[in-house]
Amino acid sequence: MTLDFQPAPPVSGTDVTDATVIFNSKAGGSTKASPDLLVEALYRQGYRPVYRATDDEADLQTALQDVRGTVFVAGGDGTVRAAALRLAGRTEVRLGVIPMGTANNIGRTLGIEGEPLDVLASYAGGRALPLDLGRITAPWGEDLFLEACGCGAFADVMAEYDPEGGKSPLRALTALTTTLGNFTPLELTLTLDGQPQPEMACMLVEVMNTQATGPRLRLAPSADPSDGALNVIRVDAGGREGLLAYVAALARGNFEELASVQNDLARRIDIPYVGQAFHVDGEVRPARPGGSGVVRIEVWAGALSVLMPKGQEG
Ligand SMILES: Nc1ncnc2c1ncn2[C@@H]1O[C@H](COP(=O)(O)OP(=O)(O)OP(=O)(O)O)[C@@H](O)[C@H]1O
Repeated sequence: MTLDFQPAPPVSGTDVTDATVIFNSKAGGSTKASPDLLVEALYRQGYRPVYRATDDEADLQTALQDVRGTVFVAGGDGTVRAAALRLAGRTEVRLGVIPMGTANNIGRTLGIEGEPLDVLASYAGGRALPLDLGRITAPWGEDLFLEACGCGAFADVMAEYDPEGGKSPLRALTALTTTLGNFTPLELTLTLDGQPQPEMACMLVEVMNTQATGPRLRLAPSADPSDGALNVIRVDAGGREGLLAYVAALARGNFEELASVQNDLARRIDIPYVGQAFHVDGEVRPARPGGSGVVRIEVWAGALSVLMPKGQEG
């Protein structure tokens, strides 16, 4: 057999040619490729690919149980997250993201963009990088997140916003900015890496691993999901700016630079819990009036190995 490409070198101890393909036919961009096309392209790169069909998220548990080598996940952020959470801590397995969704926050943050077959081709000769996750211990239980977790205006929008009604970034932006205009701030004293911060009336607290979350809301353009830290984005109600300023900054990609926005890097974040709603990636942990306690968020540095396109591993 003639190889068009050399497969990306493996994490030590894995078989370079093992590959598993997960394909979410429900993802927004699923017509751009098919499992057969991806399998064929991987075979031509020298892999021994296996396609594992999944009808929903729950099927991933079995599909990923005994995987080795590289798992190529074709889908939107929900699909990548579902696979990533099941591969957490299994750093001998590489995750190869093939963005095929509407927002593709994870792919965009990693610089993995383009048509599925072009993305696959870009991985030839690429290497794996560590990818962090966020870990939550909260009064509602334990959670992991890949993109972001937070409370305030965006979590409240998520609680109200019906994603199945359409994932239009414009619709989400309108919902968020409208909520920012009317939201009653949360008076919160955060503790970052053990250091209590001055109390702030917060419109929004977002602990970000990726640069964007939800329908492509780029709240932390400087976030690096491989840096072993999380970006804590807070919008101070005291310096609340006009709605247009927030919309323009999100569009321009400089949200962190607004005067009312504070961005801190931390590895452990304690947020007082007063029963407010939180979101964990695209899931909502609804408000529990009367609730109390602390929501602790910690970075799980290098929880995953993610395959990067050649030349982008730095
Ligand atoms: N492996 C899978 N196979 C089938 N369905 C899946 C799989 N993983 C996740 N799903 C479900 O498919 C739905 C849509 O997935 P996803 O969010 O990836 O696509 P999208 O909505 O197009 O993307 P984005 O989140 O980027 O806008 C989600 O409800 C998710 O639970």
